[in-house]
Amino acid sequence: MSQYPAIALIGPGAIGTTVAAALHEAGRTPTLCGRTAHDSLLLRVDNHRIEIPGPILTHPSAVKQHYDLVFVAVKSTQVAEAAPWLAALCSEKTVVCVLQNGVEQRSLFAPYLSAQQILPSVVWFPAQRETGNAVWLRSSPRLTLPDVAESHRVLEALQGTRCEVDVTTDFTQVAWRKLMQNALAGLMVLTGRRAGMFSRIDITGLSLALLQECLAVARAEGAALGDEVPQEILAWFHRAPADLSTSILTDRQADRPLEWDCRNGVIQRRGQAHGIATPISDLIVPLLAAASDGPG
Ligand SMILES: NC(=O)C1=CN([C@@H]2O[C@H](COP(=O)(O)OP(=O)(O)OC[C@H]3O[C@@H](n4cnc5c(N)ncnc54)[C@H](OP(=O)(O)O)[C@@H]3O)[C@@H](O)[C@H]2O)C=CC1
Ligand SMILES: CC(C)(CO)C(=O)C(=O)O
Repeated sequence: MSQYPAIALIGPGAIGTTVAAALHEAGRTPTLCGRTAHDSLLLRVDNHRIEIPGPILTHPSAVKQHYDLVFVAVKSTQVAEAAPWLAALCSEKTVVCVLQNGVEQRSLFAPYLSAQQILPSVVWFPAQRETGNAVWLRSSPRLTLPDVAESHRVLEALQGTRCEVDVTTDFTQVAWRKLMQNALAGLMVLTGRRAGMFSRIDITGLSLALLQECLAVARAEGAALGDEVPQEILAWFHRAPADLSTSILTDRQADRPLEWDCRNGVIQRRGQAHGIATPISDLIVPLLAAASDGPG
């Protein structure tokens, strides 16, 4: 391996463009694999733009080598369609860092990769797609990885870039905390509103009740989260800019399939498995599923 790993990225959308820009600024431009052809990608950050040169490969037959590290930033609903990229880009030694929300990244990728190849992550930063190839990065990029040997390849790749990476010995706890944030953001799909909606007293009450049921499920799944976590997550939404969106609302507004199952369905499914009542998820999960998948 040369000084830095050879890197490819599948899914150059909001999160993929951000990570690609961080790598490009450091002279480590990844090979870009996407669905839609663009000449370049653009990241808007603060008052400037970072342009990441293409080409965006749009068919796995264009891949000519195996890579040390592959970032995957397609939606969880797009994994099966994107799987041929994995076959083209990966040897058995490739580390595949999954840049997705949810706590089920290992099982989602298990049909396509060995357990040693799959590296889950927690993606903390909001980024929004604008028109065409442009993305607006709305806070400093940060990832959390589990404390395993494979994480060193990501640390090495992103070292000294604008994308901060930390590792944790308690990944379950961190991943469930982020999942609770995402589960709450599901309410934004049902109202069609951005983060400002959480300033309402009635939405604050509903949010705390939803977060309490998420907390019970998270704890049953082994996440050591304290009683203060629901308030902390709600406080994050209260502090957020009123116009902050969430990726699942962006998909709803574009009438694309939603990540309802990995962000909200999982609370209901894992709750049922543990015998924990999840009345709010029982109401909102079918609504999110129907908004995503129809019919009608
Ligand atoms: N956006 C955010 O703020 C955050 C998102 N996340 C999570 O990160 C993950 C990615 O989300 P996000 O970046 O918002 O999603 P986007 O929809 O912005 O990006 C997905 C990208 O994958 C591309 N794609 C779709 N299918 C394929 C395929 N078969 N082969 C190659 N590329 C494909 C899409 O192409 P096309 O342009 O054609 O649609 C798009 O460029 C999700 O799990 C999300 O929940 C986590 C934290 C924050
Ligand atoms: C905005 C944020 C960080 C929290 O919901 C997110 O994860 C998303 O948009 O998917």
